[in-house]
Amino acid sequence: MINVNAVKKIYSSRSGKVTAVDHVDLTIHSGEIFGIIGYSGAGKSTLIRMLNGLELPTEGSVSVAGHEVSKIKGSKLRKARQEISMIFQHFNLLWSRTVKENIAFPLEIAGVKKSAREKKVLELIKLVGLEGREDAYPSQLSGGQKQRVGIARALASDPKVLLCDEATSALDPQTTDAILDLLVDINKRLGLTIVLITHEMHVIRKICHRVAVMEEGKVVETGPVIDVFKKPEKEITKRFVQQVIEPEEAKDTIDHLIAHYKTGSLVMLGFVGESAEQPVITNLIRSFSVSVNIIQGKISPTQNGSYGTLYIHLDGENVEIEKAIQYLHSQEISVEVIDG
Ligand SMILES: Nc1ncnc2c1ncn2[C@@H]1O[C@H](COP(=O)(O)OP(=O)(O)OP(=O)(O)O)[C@@H](O)[C@H]1O
Repeated sequence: MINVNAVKKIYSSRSGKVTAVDHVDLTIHSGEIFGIIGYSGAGKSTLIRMLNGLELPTEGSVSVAGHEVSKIKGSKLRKARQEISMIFQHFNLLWSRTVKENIAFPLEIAGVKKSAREKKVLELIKLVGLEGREDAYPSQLSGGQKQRVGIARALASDPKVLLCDEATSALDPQTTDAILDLLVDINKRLGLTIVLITHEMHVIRKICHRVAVMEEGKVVETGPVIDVFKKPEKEITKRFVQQVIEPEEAKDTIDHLIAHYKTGSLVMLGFVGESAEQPVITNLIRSFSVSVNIIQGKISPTQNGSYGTLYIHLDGENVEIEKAIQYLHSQEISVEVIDG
C-alpha cells in the first residue's frame, strides 16, 4: 500500500543544510495502523508530509495507494490526495463554517451534487459520533469534537489512507483515548490504512499494529508493537517503552520496598501476549509453600496482545522460594529477582 524507498530530505536554510529525513525505507500494508514515534526534530512531520506530496524528497521515491506521490504534480497530485487524507494536531477547521459545512467542504471542491453531499455528510456525522452538533461552529465545540469534525472531513473523499499528524497531542488523556478508539473503529469498519506520527508511546500501545522509531532522521527500529515492547533494541526505544510500562513512581516504590522487606525475594514479572492471561499467580500459591504478596502491577492491551509488569514479594523457606522462582522461569514470562 505504501512504499518509501531510500528517501532523503535535505532542507536548505540560511544557517546551512539540515538533513530532516536520512535514507528511510518503509513498507506499510493495506489495512494496517502504522505508528511513527520520535522526539521533536526526529523528522516525523517531514516524513508524513512526503506521503501526500506536501514535501518532496531530495532523493528516493514514495508510492502511496498506487500513486507515485514523489513524482506527480498538479491535477494528478490533487486526485491522489483525495485518496490520501490527513488530520492535524490543531484540526485546521474553517471557523466561519458549521460542522456540516466543514465536512461538506472537500465534497464541494470535488463538485459533488448538493443532495449527494448532504447524504454523505449525515453518514459521516453519524460515523464520528457528532449527531446533534451539525449546526455548531468550531468555536462552540470541545477539542475532541473538533477532531471528530477533522476526521469526518478527511473521510469525505472515501480515502484509502488516513495520515494523522500528532492528532491527539492537543487533547486531554480521556479525549485522546476516545479519538484513538474512533480511529480503531474506522480502521476496522472501512479497512482504512492509517499512518500516524506521535511522541507518545501510549498512542502506539493503544492502537498501532506496527511501529517505526525515528531518531535524527533515521528509522532506527521497526516491528510489530508487541515485539517492540517485549524486546526494545535501541536505547531510544527502551526509553519510549518505559514511558508506558514503568512510570517514574514505580521506581520510587521499588526502592522503598527493597528497604522495607528484610526477608524473602522481590520479583518483577514481565508478561507478553498470551502469558498475560495465564493463572501464574494462582498456580504459584497452590503449588509452593510460599506467601505471595502482590505489590504493584499493570497489564495493558495492545492491538496484537497484552503486555505488562507485576511486582510480587515471595516469603517462606529459601528452598521453597527457589522452587517458586524456578517455576516462574518455566513459564512464558520474564522473571527478574530484584532483591534477595
Ligand atoms: N521547512 C524547513 N526548513 C528548514 N528546516 C526544517 C524545515 N522543516 C523541518 N526542518 C528541520 O528538519 C528537522 C526535522 O523536523 P521535523 O519537523 O520533520 O521533525 P519532527 O520529528 O516532526 O519534530 P516536531 O514534532 O517538533 O515537528 C528539524 O531539525 C527541523 O528543524
